[in-house]
Amino acid sequence: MRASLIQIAVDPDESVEDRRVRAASLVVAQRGADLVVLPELWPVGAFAYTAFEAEAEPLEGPTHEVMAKAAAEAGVWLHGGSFVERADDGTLYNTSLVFSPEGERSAFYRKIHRFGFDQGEAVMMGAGEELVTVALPDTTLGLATCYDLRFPEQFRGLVDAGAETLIVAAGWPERRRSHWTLLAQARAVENQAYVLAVGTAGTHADVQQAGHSMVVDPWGEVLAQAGADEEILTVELDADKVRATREQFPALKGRRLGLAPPL
Ligand SMILES: O=C(O)CCC(=O)C(=O)O
Repeated sequence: MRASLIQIAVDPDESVEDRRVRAASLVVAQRGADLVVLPELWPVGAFAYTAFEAEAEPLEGPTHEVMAKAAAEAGVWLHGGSFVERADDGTLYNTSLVFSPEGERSAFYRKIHRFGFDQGEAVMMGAGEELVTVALPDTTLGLATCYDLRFPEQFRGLVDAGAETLIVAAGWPERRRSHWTLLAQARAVENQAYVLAVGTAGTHADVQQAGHSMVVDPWGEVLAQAGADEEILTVELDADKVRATREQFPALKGRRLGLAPPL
């Protein structure tokens, strides 16, 4: 299974509309891949809080339309990254979209852990409440977005729901790049799953992005890693490797749930 991770640059000198067109053409250029993944909030920028309201779209808005078409034109499974969704009740969400090679939406995922503590996304957006997996012919995807990477229980929940390939769409800042690489590897090792972690490049809202998108295999080996600039990583994944790793080193079966709390 061939996967392409598109580490697109988000820079303020490119309009959201132009970036949508460019992202779609980058997806179409991946024809021949099985799965293509874009990062978090690439239309507007993960830290462009002041633009969230103005750029919010309905679930089936312009980003949905452009990504659906690109998936069909490329004939690939597409994780179209995330965008600012305005739900029917007015709440904003950081929402990811997955499309089939026919351009049908297979799933959407609203980011569960909002970043920013008492500002930004954490106060401007609603929190997703549902774990989301997507069954592909060769593997099952488990979806996560950026800050979610810090919460291992979300990934365990995805694994319990059958996930074998964990997608982390991110807009991770450069200043915490060491956490990004460490946690992406940790999530792969502890869950014995592929991790496809795709971030953005460039600088927006004065926040330099880390880039360094990564593909980590179920043994924790980094199969590919991008640099800081816009780049596309293309990697061959072997879906059987997840099954084989879990069989040969069955640590997931050693979990002890429901332990008594300390007295
Ligand atoms: O957890 C981090 O250090 C970065 C998280 C983040 O930037 C986000 O979720 O948008």
